Amino acid sequence: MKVFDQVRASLKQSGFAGRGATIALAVSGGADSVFLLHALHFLAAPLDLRLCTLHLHHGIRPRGAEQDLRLVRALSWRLGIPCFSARRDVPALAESENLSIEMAARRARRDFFTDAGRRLEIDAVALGHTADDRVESVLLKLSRGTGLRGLAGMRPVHREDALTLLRPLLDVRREELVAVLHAHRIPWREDTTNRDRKIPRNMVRHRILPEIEQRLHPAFRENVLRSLDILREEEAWLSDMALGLMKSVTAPRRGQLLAERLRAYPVAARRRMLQAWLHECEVEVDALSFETLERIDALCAHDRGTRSVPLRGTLRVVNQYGKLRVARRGERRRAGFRTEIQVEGETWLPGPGLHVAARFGRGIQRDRARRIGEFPARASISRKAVGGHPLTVRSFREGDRMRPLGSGGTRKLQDIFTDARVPREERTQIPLVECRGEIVWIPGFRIAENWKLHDPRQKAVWLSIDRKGPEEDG
Ligand SMILES: Nc1ncnc2c1ncn2[C@@H]1O[C@H](COP(=O)(O)OP(=O)(O)OP(=O)(O)O)[C@@H](O)[C@H]1O
Repeated sequence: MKVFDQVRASLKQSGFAGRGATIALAVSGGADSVFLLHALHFLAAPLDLRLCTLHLHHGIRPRGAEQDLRLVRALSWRLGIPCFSARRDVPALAESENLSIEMAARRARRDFFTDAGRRLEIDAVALGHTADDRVESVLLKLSRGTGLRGLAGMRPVHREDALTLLRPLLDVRREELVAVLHAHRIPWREDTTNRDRKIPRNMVRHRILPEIEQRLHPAFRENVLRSLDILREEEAWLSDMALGLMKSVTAPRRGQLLAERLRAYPVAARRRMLQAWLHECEVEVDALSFETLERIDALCAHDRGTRSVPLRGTLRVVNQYGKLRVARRGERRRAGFRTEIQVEGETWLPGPGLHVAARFGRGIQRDRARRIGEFPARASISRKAVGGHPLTVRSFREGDRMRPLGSGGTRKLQDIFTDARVPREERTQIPLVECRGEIVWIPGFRIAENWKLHDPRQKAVWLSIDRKGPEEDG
C-alpha cells in the first residue's frame, strides 16, 4: 500500500532502520498518531525496530484526557507494545512560565519525551505529523511572517538537545491514513477542540484550505508540498553554509559573536548565522518569531553600551559592547576560570571551591564520583600522553568537544551535560582538565580515549579533585 511505502521510505532514510533501534511512538489517541502506531508496528519486524508508546496526560479536558489515555493503553496492549504514560499540570505550567496553553503543552511533552528517552534508552521519538500538517503550518507561518527556515518547516529527523525526533508521516495525507484506519476498523479519539473554528489551525484546515482548493487551484496542497520539498533541500544547504561562515564572526571567548564582523555580511547571511548560533546556544530557533529575529539582527548595529532582546521564558540575547551572547534573565553570570598546573602540582579554584592535584603514579586509581559535579573525583591518565606538558584546569565554554573513552567519535560537552542533567547554570563551575589543547577528563564522567592506560602497571598521572579549602591543602 502506498502509505506504508511512504512511511517505510522515510524510516529507511532516517538511518534508524535495520540496526535494532528503539523508537518511542508519541501517541495522543488522535487519528494521525494512532495510524503512526499501527504503521510502525506493521513495519517494525522488517526494519528491525523495537517499539514502545509514550502518552502524556496534559491535565486539560480531564474526562476526555482519561479516555485518550485508556485508548492509547488498550491499542498498545493489543499490539504487544509497552506503553509509558505520565501526567502533567499544563495549565499550572502555562501560568508559572507565562506561556500559552499550546506552548506549555508542547514544552511538557518535550520534557516528558526527553526524560523517557533517557530512562528507557530510547534512540528516537516518532511523532504523527502528516503532509497536511506541513501545508497548514505554511499558511499559519506566512500569516505571522517567517523566513526560509520557517517555511521549509518540519524535518523528518530533527535533533533537539538530548532528543531525536522522527516524523515518518510527513509524506502521508491525512485522508489516506483515515481511510486505512476505517478499512481496518481501528478506533481513534477525536479531540473536541479540533472542531473549534476559532483556533487558527482549525480555521485553516476546515475553511481556508478547502476554499483555496475550490476557487484557486484544485491541486494546491500537492503543489505546496512539492515546493516545500525543494525549500527543505535548499534550507539544509544554506544551514551548512551558515555554520561554515559562523567561524569568521565568533569572538575568542566561544559562544559569543562579534557584531562588527557580522555587519560585514548581507542581511540574508547574517540572519542565517544568527539562527545557527542560537541553535548552538540551545535556543529553540523554530519557535522564534520573525520579529524577534529581526530585533536580534538589529542588535548587530551597535558596538557600545548594553542592549538585549528577550526570547521565550527567561532567555535573552545581549549585546554588550559589540559582543553578542545568550543569557538568562535574573541569572548572575558566574565567572569562568582557567589555571595551569604541572604534574606534581596542585591548585585551588576559589569559584567552585575545589582543590585540584596532579601526581605521578602507576596504574589505575578508581573514581568514587558517580556523576558530574560530585566530588571527590579521581582519574588516571597515561603519563606518556602527557609528556612534559602542563595541564590546564578550566571551566566549560560553548562549543567544547571531547572524545570520551569507549565512544567512537567526539561529542559536544553540551550534549554530555544535558544527558547527565547538569543544570546550565552549574556547567561553568565544573573543572575540566585539558592537555595539549584537548579535554582529557570531565570529573564524574570519563577520561578521553587517547589518554587511557593500556596496562594497569603503566606509568600514570593521577588526577584528583576535592572539595576542601586552601587552608587544608597538603
Ligand atoms: N498527549 C500526547 N501524548 C503523546 N504524544 C502526543 C500527545 N499529543 C500530541 N502528541 C504527539 O505530537 C504530535 C503532534 O501533536 P498535535 O497536537 O499537533 O497533533 P494531534 O492533533 O494531537 O495529532 P494526532 O492526530 O496524531 O493525535 C502527535 O501526532 C503525537 O505524535
